[in-house]
Amino acid sequence: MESKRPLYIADADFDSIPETAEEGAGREGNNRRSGQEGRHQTSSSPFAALSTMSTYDQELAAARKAASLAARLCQKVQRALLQSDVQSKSDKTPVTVADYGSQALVSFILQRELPSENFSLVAEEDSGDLRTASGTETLRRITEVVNETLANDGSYSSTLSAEDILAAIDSGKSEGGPVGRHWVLDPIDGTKGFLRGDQYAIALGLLDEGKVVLGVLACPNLPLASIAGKEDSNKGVGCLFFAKIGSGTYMQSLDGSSPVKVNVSATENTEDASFFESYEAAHSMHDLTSSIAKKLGVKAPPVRMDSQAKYGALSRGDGAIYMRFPHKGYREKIWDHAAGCIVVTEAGGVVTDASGQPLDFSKGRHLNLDTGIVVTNQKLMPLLLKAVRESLEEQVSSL
Ligand SMILES: Nc1ncnc2c1ncn2[C@@H]1O[C@H](COP(=O)(O)OS(=O)(=O)O)[C@@H](OP(=O)(O)O)[C@H]1O
Ligand SMILES: [Mg+2]
Ligand SMILES: [Mg+2]
Ligand SMILES: [Mg+2]
Repeated sequence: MESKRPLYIADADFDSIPETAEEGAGREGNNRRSGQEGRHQTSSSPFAALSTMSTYDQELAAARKAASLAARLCQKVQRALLQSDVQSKSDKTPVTVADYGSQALVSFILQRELPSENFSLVAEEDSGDLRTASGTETLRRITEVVNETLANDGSYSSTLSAEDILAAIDSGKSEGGPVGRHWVLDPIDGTKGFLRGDQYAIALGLLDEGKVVLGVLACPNLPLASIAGKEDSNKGVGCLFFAKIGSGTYMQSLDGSSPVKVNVSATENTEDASFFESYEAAHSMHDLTSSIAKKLGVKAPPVRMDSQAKYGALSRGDGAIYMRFPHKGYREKIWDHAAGCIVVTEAGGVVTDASGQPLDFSKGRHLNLDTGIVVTNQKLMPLLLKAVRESLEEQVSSL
């Protein structure tokens, strides 16, 4: 039988979250932060209304643990990134030892913490390239860094073999869909940002009957203070956002501070509303978003940031709008939005496609959506959608 110690991150902060996913009952919080900082409210218990374990609490505890440990693995690889750790996939996008290692680790932890005959994981990476002769050294590095991360944490006594790593990665091949529960994982979202030393996220969500019911975003390079520059900027970096349906969104530091409740910006004035978009121009049409922002009277320049760290930053009000308009033919993947979507909606925001429809995560590994994705607060959404419609019409008529 495995020896386990309690979930290591902020496990003392919740009355309703189990110390391990299996143990169930919580314990009295004894490590609470007092006072308020900026617009984030501290909370004695994020889910205080619930005195006993409620739906998805075990899953959320396991997800927080998995994403936090995966973040440690990524930080370790990023500090010592070797050229040989970076490969190119068949679609020419980059993948690193950390993408594979993070996926193996999250898959392993979820299966250990939540034993189930029906484990289903929809995740970005697969082991195809690692099973070829040229993948042998990469697989050795992945196995090494996963085992080092597990050993340093100390929760599990297992050592994983290369075969175990391949199997853990390949358990992410599920097609998802509208029935049952499916974990959705982007082991590193924003791999290009990761390689540049900029923003990236470990993004883990859970679908139940086609709906996102919880999400965790680990953002190792995101400052704890608002990037809008209104707060003390000496708080350090490394944020963990988490949200459970109906329970709000919380943020804590990756090294385990007490969670604070976060909310999206309440601004009703488009002139004050700064907006986020992809760092990579290839991922979103910057000229189109610039035309939309102009119609809205947005004064600030766009904040270009990699990955779902944008959803995290938006959930705590660092900016008010996120726009994403991929170039023609690109199909969005569910792991690029599932966790971010619930983190923003539970913080009071709205996420829709360009025609105002909610995102539908029940259609398999892809999202079938109209043109693009927009995110903002409830007040600004009608104005944003009107500006989007007008700019898209102008784009068509100029062709
Ligand atoms: N052509 C194209 N168009 C739109 N989106 C694409 C495209 N190619 C890739 N991707 C996906 O973008 C994910 C990275 O997120 P962002 O675009 O938000 O950040 S960034 O611009 O890469 O910095 C990135 O996620 P990761 O592969 O996990 O890094 C991709 O899934
Ligand atoms: Mg991604
Ligand atoms: Mg990825
Ligand atoms: Mg990728």
